[in-house]
Amino acid sequence: MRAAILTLSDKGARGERTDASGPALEAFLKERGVATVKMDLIADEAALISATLAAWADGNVADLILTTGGTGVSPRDVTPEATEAILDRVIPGFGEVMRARSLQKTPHAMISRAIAGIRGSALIINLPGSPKGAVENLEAVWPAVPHAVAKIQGDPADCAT
Ligand SMILES: Nc1nc2c(c(=O)[nH]1)N[C@H]1C(S)=C(S)[C@@H](COP(=O)(O)OP(=O)(O)OC[C@H]3O[C@@H](n4cnc5c(N)ncnc54)[C@H](O)[C@@H]3O)O[C@H]1N2
Ligand SMILES: O=P(O)(O)OP(=O)(O)O
Repeated sequence: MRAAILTLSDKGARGERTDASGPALEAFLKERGVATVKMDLIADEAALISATLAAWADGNVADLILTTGGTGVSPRDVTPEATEAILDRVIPGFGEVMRARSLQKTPHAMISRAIAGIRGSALIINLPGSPKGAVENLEAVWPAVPHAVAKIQGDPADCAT
């Protein structure tokens, strides 16, 4: 599995904050044997986010595309809308599990509007902006990620065991 990470942060794009979330996710993936083949940081601009995600998915840059940041309710938080605009299919269960599991860590988990879904052969997952929140949310859905990627890419094997 190849992964790509897109950090959404106005402060990061202005050079006012060092991105800790992208590297934290890269480390999480590396520990699980997944190579991060592309990383970028852009501002919370919906059109730019949609265009970047679509280009990465359509260019077969990665099998798994993670975003971090901009999932909340601040005026500039537009990641879920920008993601949904370019998805072929939404996978509601990922958001449901991320919020359910994260509520055991913080009541603020319910503020994240993160979604996940499929474009072409790529699985795209939104994660919150803080390094801790991003890793906790990815950890919550990780047990289903390799199987989801295999199925998205046409694995015909029976799921039942
Ligand atoms: N399992 C968890 N789930 C959630 C957490 C959590 O700690 N654990 N936090 C919750 C909170 S609080 C919010 S609000 C929501 C939505 O978060 P956003 O996606 O909107 O996150 P941002 O506003 O973009 O960032 C929040 C905060 O994190 C720091 N930050 C952001 N980006 C970076 C970065 N690239 N590098 C370092 N630090 C970053 C910064 O202090 C921001 O103010 O999610 C809940 N879910
Ligand atoms: O600058 P950002 O986009 O990282 O947002 P926040 O102000 O929520 O940290």
